[in-house]
Order: sequence, then C-alpha cells, then structure tokens
Amino acid sequence: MSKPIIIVKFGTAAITRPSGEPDLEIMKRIAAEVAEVHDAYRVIIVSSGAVGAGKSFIKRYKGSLSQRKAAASIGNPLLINIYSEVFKPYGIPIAQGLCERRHFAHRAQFLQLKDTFEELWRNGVIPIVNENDVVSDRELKFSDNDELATLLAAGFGAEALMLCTSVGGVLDEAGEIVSKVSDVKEVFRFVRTDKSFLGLGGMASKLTFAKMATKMGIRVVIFGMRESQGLLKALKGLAGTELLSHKSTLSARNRWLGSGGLISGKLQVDAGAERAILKRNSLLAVGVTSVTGDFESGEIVEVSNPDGTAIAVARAKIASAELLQNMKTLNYEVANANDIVLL
Ligand SMILES: N[C@@H](CCC(=O)OP(=O)(O)O)C(=O)O
Repeated sequence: MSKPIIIVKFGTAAITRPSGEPDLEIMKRIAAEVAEVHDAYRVIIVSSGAVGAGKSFIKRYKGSLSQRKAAASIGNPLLINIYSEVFKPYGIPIAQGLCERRHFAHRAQFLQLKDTFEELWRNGVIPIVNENDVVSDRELKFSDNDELATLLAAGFGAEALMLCTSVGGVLDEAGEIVSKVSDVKEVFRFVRTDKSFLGLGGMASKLTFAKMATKMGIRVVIFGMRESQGLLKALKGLAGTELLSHKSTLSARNRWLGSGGLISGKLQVDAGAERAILKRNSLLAVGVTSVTGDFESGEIVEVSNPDGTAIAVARAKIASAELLQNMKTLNYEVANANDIVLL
C-alpha cells in the first residue's frame, strides 16, 4: 500500500527572523523533523518566505505589489538553496514547484502536477511548493499559501494538512492553545484579524481553509516550530490545535472538484434545475438563469439556487460563451451529474 500523503505548510512568520531573513535554526529543525517522517509519509512542503528573503535587495521597500513580486523572485532561489542545504545531511534531495491558480483549474494540468510529484517521491525527493509570484496577477493568484496548501491537500487526497504558524496554534481568550476542535465555528470567535507584515494569510484565513479541508475528510493541525519536535508532536496530535476531520465519502476527484478555491465562474439556476441537481441529475442549459465570469470547458463553476445560496460546484462541460448562446436550449448539458459535487 502506498504511503499516506501529508502537506506541511510553513508561513512567512514561522520561518523568518523579524528582519525578514530566513531563520536558519528553524529551517534546520524543519529538515530534521521532516527527515524523521520521510519514510512514513509522502511529504509536500509548502513554503512561504520568498518575499522576506528577497526584500532587502529592493531599494526603498514599501511592500507594493511589484516590489513584493520582485522580492519573491530574488528570495525564492535563496530560500530553496537553504532548504537544499538543510536537507543535505539527511541525504534528502528537494525539488521546487511553483504553482499558479490556473494549474488547479484544469483537471489535466493538475494530474500532470500529480504525476511529477509521484515521480519525485519515487526518487526519494521532497517537493517544496510556493506560489509562482513573479507571474501570478491580481485576479489569478491564490489568496495566500494556506489556500495553495489546502488545494494540494484536497487534490492529493492528503491524510493531514499541517499549517505551521509563529503562534503555534489557535489561542483562546486566556492565550492558551486550544488543543482539539471538532467544529471550526467554535474557535472563529477567538481570532484576531491582524496578520504578519510579510505574510498574506492570518489565523482567519487558516481557519477558513481548515474548515474546507476538514469537510473533505482531511485532518488539519495548526502548529509551531519555535520549540523542537513541533512537527513531530503535532503529527501525533500532541501539540498545536488539531481540527478533526469530518467523515468524507468523496473520491479524490470529487474532493478536488469540491475544494471550491478553484472556481472560475458562477451559475445561478432556477428551482427546477435546483431540484434536478439535488436529485443528482445533470445540469442543463435551460435551467441556468445567469452566468458570471469567463470560463472555459473543463473549468470549475459554483452553482447557486434562485435565492443565491451556493448549492454545488461543478466542472463545466462547455465554455461560458457557448453557454450564453444556448441558455434557452433544451437538453443542452452544462455539467454532467458525475462532475457535480453538492455543498
Ligand atoms: N509567496 C509568498 C508568500 C505568501 C503567503 O501566503 O505568505 P504567508 O501568509 O506567510 O503564508 C512568499 O513566498 O513570500
């Protein structure tokens, strides 16, 4: 049987000194702990920190979009070199994967990503993923690397999504780490919305994506690396905040479909089409009342009922332009029942 997959995401604040430079001690600890679980799991590391690692090279850095992108393009190779060095003592080669949102919007592209990582794992290599900041533009970028890590966890059918933060977990009113959470709603009220200067996500973002992952049957642990054994303890549920997964009967393909973050367009349907979808039938053009966004055949759309409540996500069989021309056509399939996941 193949080894389970874990996604381990390190946020900027978790691996960066206050000056913005990568914290070598923490990164050595990451390598040591990941090396310990390398035989038991197929690991994907998602690492932020490129902007922090490169920003000192940008004159009068103020954090504008172009400065962040330039800083990331300088910082990414620096960061990946450090990872390569810290994993060397364990004989583990690492590889870099730079992803954009569109790589997740098409099943075929995602399957290529999967094949590439499978090949890396067969060769004992750990892929380290970051957003392709240099080219991802305002609309096409991930909201942050928590989203990227969640999409990878959903698409790869990961057993666990490990989100490393500087705080070490979700803190309650008394400042204590909440250890186990069965419903993410329970801890949302503790969350402050401020985030670190260099990173993009914060605790609210982590919990939003954690909720999505737990619904898909993925265990999520928010943990820290400031103390040794942080990852190892968190994997055993002995440190950080563990968000328990819900039972999921979705196939890997439908988890990927249902992960929501990939949505390229939105469709509103009438009451008849809503009933049909809820009875697990296909979606026909005649039931679509409005089309938002510009999507291609094969991309993911959100489907909402006449009240505007999202009821499903679906892989569109036709592009938005073709749908707009055939809105009133009977028996014109927009999404096949097998490509619709109810929310
Ligand atoms: N891609 C950017 C990081 C973006 C990001 O999501 O940061 P964080 O919220 O710290 O995980 C970088 O490498 O600096």
